[in-house]
Amino acid sequence: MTSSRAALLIGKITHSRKEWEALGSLVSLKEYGSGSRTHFLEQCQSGVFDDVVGIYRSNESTRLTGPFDKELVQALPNSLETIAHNGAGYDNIDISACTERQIQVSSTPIAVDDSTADTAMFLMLGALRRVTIPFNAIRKGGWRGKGFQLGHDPKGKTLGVLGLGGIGRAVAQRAKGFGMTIQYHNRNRLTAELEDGARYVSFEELLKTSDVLSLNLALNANTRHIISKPQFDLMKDGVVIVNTARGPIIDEAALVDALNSGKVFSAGLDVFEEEPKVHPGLLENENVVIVPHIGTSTWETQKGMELLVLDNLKSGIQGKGLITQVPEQKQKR
Ligand SMILES: NC(=O)c1ccc[n+]([C@@H]2O[C@H](COP(=O)([O-])OP(=O)(O)OC[C@H]3O[C@@H](n4cnc5c(N)ncnc54)[C@H](O)[C@@H]3O)[C@@H](O)[C@H]2O)c1
Repeated sequence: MTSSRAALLIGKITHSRKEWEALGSLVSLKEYGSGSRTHFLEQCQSGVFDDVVGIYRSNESTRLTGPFDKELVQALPNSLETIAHNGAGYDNIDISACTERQIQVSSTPIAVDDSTADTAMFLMLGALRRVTIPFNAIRKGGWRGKGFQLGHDPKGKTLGVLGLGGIGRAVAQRAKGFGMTIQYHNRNRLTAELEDGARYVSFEELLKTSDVLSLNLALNANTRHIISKPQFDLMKDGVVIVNTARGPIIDEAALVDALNSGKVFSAGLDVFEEEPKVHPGLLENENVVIVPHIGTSTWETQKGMELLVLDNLKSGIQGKGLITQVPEQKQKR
């Protein structure tokens, strides 16, 4: 069936092609599977997307078109009403520019909570055990390795969560199972139900009193380098840092210094300031446990994210609003 309204997929859908094709009963389907930013902007100008009311912005999109910054958002067709983005973080989309143009944007929170929290626990346990030396040594025939040391138990330690949102709460829930006490800081205190026993403390107290600090807040202009030298200086000696949020939340150079000085016992990192580049000071330091941004890399979670994007897109196309619209736009309502 053809329609004068269309949905545009930028990049790929891997696990939910059938569900994408089913959208064809509502609108015609277009795909932008390869190209470049310049080519995409030319396509926008040429008018081939002039019937597009909804965009499915896949994980691949940034590689193809670059960020959805002001320039790109302004070039999008006038018909566009909805951008359904596949990812919990949406720092690669200029939300204000979208709001100005009355384009509603959704992301994929909730669907990512479990697998990202599992990754945080994996990194936290690995960092507490300083697992990198024995992990690398056994494969090289070196058994536990030169420099192997005892680690620490999570039990009895205080976990500080900066940003007790969906993922932060899933980390807290898991950490309680390991015998940790939970405290957190958000801009505003949560309800008792959402706190679920976690203690609300100021940012400064969180830094001063946590044994392990888990970063679980979104990246924006206010949170870039929210953890830098002055914040490391306030922390307990021997603190463990876990970052599964976004690399630029930590000033990486300051983290390298804090690791080298022994202020930080170890760090577990899934995200980096300039991915896919990793600061050499982190690569060289065996007290760092690193994985290459694999927080949501499971079959179950990838499928769940794709389905949530499609549900948002469908709901937007049908004029029913978005299921998981980004909070900045909800507050404007
Ligand atoms: N490693 C990965 O693969 C991966 C996967 C999913 C999400 N993420 C990242 O994790 C982040 C958190 O995801 P989420 O779904 O839990 O988001 P969320 O919106 O549910 O939670 C973020 C929390 O941070 C709090 N917050 C924001 N600014 C703050 C500040 N300045 N100080 C203190 N608290 C602040 C918010 O109030 C909120 O409670 C995402 O923005 C994304 O960048 C990474």
